[in-house]
Amino acid sequence: MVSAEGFLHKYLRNLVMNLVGNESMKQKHIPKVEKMVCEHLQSWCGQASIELREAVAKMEFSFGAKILLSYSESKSSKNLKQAYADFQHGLISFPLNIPGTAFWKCLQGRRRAEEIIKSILEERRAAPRKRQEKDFLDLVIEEIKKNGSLMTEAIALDLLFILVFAAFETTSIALTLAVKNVCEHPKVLEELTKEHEAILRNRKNNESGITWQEYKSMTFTHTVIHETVRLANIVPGIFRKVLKDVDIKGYTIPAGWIVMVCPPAVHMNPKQYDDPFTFNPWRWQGQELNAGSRKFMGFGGGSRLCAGAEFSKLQMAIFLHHLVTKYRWRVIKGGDIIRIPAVIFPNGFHIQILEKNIQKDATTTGSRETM
Ligand code: HEM
Repeated sequence: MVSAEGFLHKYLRNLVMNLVGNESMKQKHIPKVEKMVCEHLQSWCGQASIELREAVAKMEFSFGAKILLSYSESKSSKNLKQAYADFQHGLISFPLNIPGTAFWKCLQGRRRAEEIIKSILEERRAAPRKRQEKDFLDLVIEEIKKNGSLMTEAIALDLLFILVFAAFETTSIALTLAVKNVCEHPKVLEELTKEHEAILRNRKNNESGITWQEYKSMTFTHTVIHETVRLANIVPGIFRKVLKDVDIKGYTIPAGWIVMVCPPAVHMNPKQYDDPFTFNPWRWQGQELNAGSRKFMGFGGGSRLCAGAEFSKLQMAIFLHHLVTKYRWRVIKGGDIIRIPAVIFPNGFHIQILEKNIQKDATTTGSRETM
């Protein structure tokens, strides 16, 4: 999809928007995301330490792989997540394809992931499901069967491969960084908690889950997410093909060239942002938070703007809602990030999560605590 052009790109984008567009989020995803978040937070709560980056990646992966392929790691003998981990590790690396290099591992990971997805696709085509709710794979197979459809098995595999990756990797980095930022800025936590407790107070039925209106009303949360994505620069380069010669300040960029746009150059520019290295969600207050603009490119921009931007924000907002209303947490260790240039946490980000009403553990003195 990333390299598709023209009509094919529009067609694939529409398919993806059916899965993660506003209507699907309103109708289908909110309760599912909420269930996933509640179950995971509950299972982490009370453990001595949780490595949040990996835990959130596992959560996002199992959720993404489920809505896309109905793939469940516990029920499958094939380790799709590991194949993606190998792919991700060498994604931006020196292209030296010999055994042992990061690039070689990346290609091997991609090949293994594609083989697993291909076998799932073939199994499903041979034995279509009848009773279960349709997943994205069912829709893709219906498209392949249609007369004159643009969808082929090769395009389907490519699309499914990239979507599984997009669905878990970026959001899990952003979510981990959001929690880290909130940890390090007590005033942000205070404001966030106020916003989410007010949502609970104003709810008519205490048993009901988050509604679309409530999600839309989380204005401060949206600024926290936006500011996290600005500073995170998760995708350090966005590529565009030059379609015709472009003259800029006396230089010509010839048609056919590939240009790399570098979002961090904008996001960290003091001419664009006051004190650009500081995490300050209030800088966005009162502004329309467009997913893509000349000033903000965390989700890219234009006709190729990230198709999952809203979906990923929804997941982060729901996670933060439950985290700040039900739990308190403290940092055990880690949290440093390095860029290779992908964002990684070399020592993880280890935290302990406890229910809010449980007495503070006496051993917490001196640690960074949120409550
Ligand atoms: C914090 C989370 C995310 C970040 C920072 C992010 C970032 C990006 C960026 C920078 C691009 C390139 C845009 C461009 O070329 O202008 C992109 C494209 C894309 N993303 Fe995301 N993404 C995130 C989450 C997701 C999720 C959850 C999904 C899917 C469920 C997704 C699906 C896609 C797709 C399909 C494209 C290709 C769009 C196209 O070519 O039309 N992304 N994303």
